Amino acid sequence: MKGRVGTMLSVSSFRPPAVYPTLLHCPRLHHVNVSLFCSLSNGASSSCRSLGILRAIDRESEVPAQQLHHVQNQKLKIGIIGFGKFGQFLARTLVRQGHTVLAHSRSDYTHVALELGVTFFENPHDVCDERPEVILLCCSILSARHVLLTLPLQRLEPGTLFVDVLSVKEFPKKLLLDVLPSNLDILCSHPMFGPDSASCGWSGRRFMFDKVRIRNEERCNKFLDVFKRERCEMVEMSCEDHDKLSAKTQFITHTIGRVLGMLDLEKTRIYTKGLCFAFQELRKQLLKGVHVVVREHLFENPVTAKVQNLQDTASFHSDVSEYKSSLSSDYSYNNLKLKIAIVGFGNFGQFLAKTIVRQGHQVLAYSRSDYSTVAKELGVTYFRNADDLCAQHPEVILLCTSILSTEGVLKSFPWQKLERSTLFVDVLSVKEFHRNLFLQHLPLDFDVLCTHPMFGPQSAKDGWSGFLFVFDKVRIGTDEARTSRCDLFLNIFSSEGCQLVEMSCAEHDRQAVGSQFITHTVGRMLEKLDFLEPTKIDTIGFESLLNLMDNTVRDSFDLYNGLFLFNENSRQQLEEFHLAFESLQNQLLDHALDNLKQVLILEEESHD
Ligand SMILES: NC(=O)c1ccc[n+]([C@@H]2O[C@H](COP(=O)([O-])OP(=O)(O)OC[C@H]3O[C@@H](n4cnc5c(N)ncnc54)[C@H](O)[C@@H]3O)[C@@H](O)[C@H]2O)c1
Ligand SMILES: O=C(O)C(=O)C[C@]1(C(=O)O)C=C[C@@H](O)C=C1
Repeated sequence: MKGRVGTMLSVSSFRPPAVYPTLLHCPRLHHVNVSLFCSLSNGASSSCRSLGILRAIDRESEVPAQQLHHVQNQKLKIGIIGFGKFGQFLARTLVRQGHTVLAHSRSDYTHVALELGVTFFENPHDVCDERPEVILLCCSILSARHVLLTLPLQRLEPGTLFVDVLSVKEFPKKLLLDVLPSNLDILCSHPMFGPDSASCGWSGRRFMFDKVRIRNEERCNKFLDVFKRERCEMVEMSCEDHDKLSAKTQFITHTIGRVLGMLDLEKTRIYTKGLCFAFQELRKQLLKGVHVVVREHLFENPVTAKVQNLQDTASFHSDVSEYKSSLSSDYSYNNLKLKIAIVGFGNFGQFLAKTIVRQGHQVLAYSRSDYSTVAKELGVTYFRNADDLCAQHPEVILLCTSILSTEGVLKSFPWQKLERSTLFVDVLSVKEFHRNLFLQHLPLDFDVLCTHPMFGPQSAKDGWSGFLFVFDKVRIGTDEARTSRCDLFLNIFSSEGCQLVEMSCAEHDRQAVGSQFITHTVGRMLEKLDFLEPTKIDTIGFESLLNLMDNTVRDSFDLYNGLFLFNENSRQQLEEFHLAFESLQNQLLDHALDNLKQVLILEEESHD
């Protein structure tokens, strides 16, 4: 079957003359039809303008007639070999820029081609017969050798430019040098973007290229202009250097993506020894000694049993719902201010204090270390002694201690010296275990509100708006003074634009393990790969990995350790992550072995 025309029909302003529909529907004339259109669009004749083809050549700009010849000279006839997701993605822009695009692929993409304005050929001989100036190799890495060996290269004009876009570069470079006749030019390239990361345009996206064997500089530059015109950042680099950098960047990014994909994470979404090693190191670190102790504590300590008795006095929320304030309308939040004492004045405590002070609340603080200087700068009254803090009778205690130190603080803090009706709030990143501890250690008259701001100094440095704030009213007295005070506290977050989510502590822990714990694990794992740093050919995916790493490793290791030790779901999640990684390695090895088997069988058969 010869080529099928798609090019002309896709251009909205083009109205073919009466003869065209006949030609289009005449199968035997498909080939003639393609050549006719191609010669028209390449020839830039005045009849071309009268046919409306001018617009087809460059839809974006109205080209004055005298410049037409120049514009036409910028146009190329490009044959795409391998018309899958990426070939189609490139074709869309090539067509928009007015180039003539032909395509061939193993599967039949006639319909997609038609929509894109591309002429599709089922037979590679027909593409080569069209004498394209450029052959753009967009097939898979694994099929590249076979594809090249089956292309009728002798039908191409001498000087045809061969461009590959494979994501690895040394391999196709050697292959192209090996297989192509010496009169064809070779440009190895790697657009560091794709349909997912550059769906809104290629501007600023990196385009790596290596002029491996170029005699016709003008044609090569014309091809590179395709990407320059879209404002890509052009990065000329040897294939060897590309592969060195990309093993650190792209391969790692894809591996992480695939491992996460295998975990079937809701709402989210290489085999190197380095990564594997990093992961094992991390596991060892986490599972070391202390883990056993804490887990014994978690499951054998009678805390859980004691807490059962206290449940009658607590209000439990198993359902997840968006929060609706119950504060009576007589109250005006703006005029009501709270006296809030922050216990644990580290990174996060200070971060919260800034906003709370700005809102006009009175903020006191107490911590193990001396933070009096920073407290002064923030407008916070600092206490080195817990008894002195209690003597100030704060209405709210806001616990911002590290997860690991919380139990010790709970046992040693002079709670009895506070007012009987104090509202106790915590912001720990794990919830259920400590909720039980609070109910065990705090005076029975205290109100207890468990919360988790799902943001911090890095992610919310420009404001809290749009971030989630999870809370569970574990035990809030029913009288209006208490319910209003709790609502007033919650209003600190809603008034900043946070989205308040009411959720039980147990449900929080179930959900957070698949999101926050995995995120921090990946970030910490990447940190172990100490070669990870920005390169000249970073993809968007890799940039987000670097951000992720930066965002997580700035938090204390205690925080990460706490996420693991005090969320009973995290151990299983870590094991699943490990299994997903192993399974991905096996998948790669299985593929390699299958390919090797096929090569051996073919060799065996050729000997027979
Ligand atoms: N950093 C964040 O973005 C963020 C966001 C939401 C919630 N949180 C939670 O806020 C709390 C504080 O987090 P952080 O980022 O400040 O770091 P962190 O978890 O390392 O905690 C540091 C705080 O814990 C105190 N602390 C440490 N060991 C102590 C001990 N033995 N006795 C008494 N106090 C001790 C420090 O003085 C400091 O105030 C944690 O529970 C964390 O889960 C943090
Ligand atoms: O923005 C930051 O500083 C954070 O690290 C916030 C972050 C996170 O994104 O994981 C850290 C710990 C909290 O439990 C919630 C949010």
